[in-house]
Amino acid sequence: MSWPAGYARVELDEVDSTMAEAARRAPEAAGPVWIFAHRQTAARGRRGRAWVEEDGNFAATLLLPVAGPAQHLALRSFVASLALVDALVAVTGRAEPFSLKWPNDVLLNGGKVAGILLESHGGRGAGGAAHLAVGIGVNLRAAPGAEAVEPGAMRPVALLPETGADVAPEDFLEHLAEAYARREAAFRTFGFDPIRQAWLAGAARVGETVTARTGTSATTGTFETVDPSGHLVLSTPSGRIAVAAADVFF
Ligand SMILES: O=C(O)CCCC[C@@H]1SC[C@@H]2NC(=O)N[C@@H]21
Repeated sequence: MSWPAGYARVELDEVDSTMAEAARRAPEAAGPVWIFAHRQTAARGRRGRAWVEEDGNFAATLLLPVAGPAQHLALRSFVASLALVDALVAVTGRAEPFSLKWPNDVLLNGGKVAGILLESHGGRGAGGAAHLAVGIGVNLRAAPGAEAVEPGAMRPVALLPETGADVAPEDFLEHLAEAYARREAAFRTFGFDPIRQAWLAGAARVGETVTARTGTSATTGTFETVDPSGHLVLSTPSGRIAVAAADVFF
């Protein structure tokens, strides 16, 4: 494996959360940096949930300086999902057990093996460059128990028991960093559409009935596509609806 040019790397034995570490480092970060930790004591997931990290699992945050329109920030979740699958395919030698769930979960044999959390830091105007923090957790060795997730959420699974692939987190980082750099370069050169097409090609449940839930509402419909803004498009009895942010239930 080779480490991607232009990306720095920080390795920590223990940290509260690599997202918190990214926030602390953002004001000083000049270029992209991977913040990798062997252990997190306060890992967080999407929508204010905790992220349960078993020993031997993977946790890192990529702190990425970003320019360009604010709407492009959220599209990095598709870039990161594709890079994650690339890395998982590289370490297992198998593509068929992996699929993608909007907006940015990676599934293995239909269970959730990895999650991504995006946070942004810094101003976007005259003075300040913005940073995006792309946090990635992968159940490499062990999955948390079903009680760690809310009712109806995907069952957590782990790479080792599901595939037999025994991958050290620091080795996984090398595959992921290389894959991310490649996907990020493609995004910057060719824009979102090829990323969107690749994501849709790997997506689970396209054409099937799904429910998108926010804190206050639930919309059930046929999962048609992801639009050029990265929104989930559902066809419902009252028409086509584009959902910007939600949790999806199958
Ligand atoms: O809820 C999700 O699916 C997203 C989980 C993201 C977990 C990762 S682990 C590395 C980084 N540090 C954190 O505290 N969270 C993210």
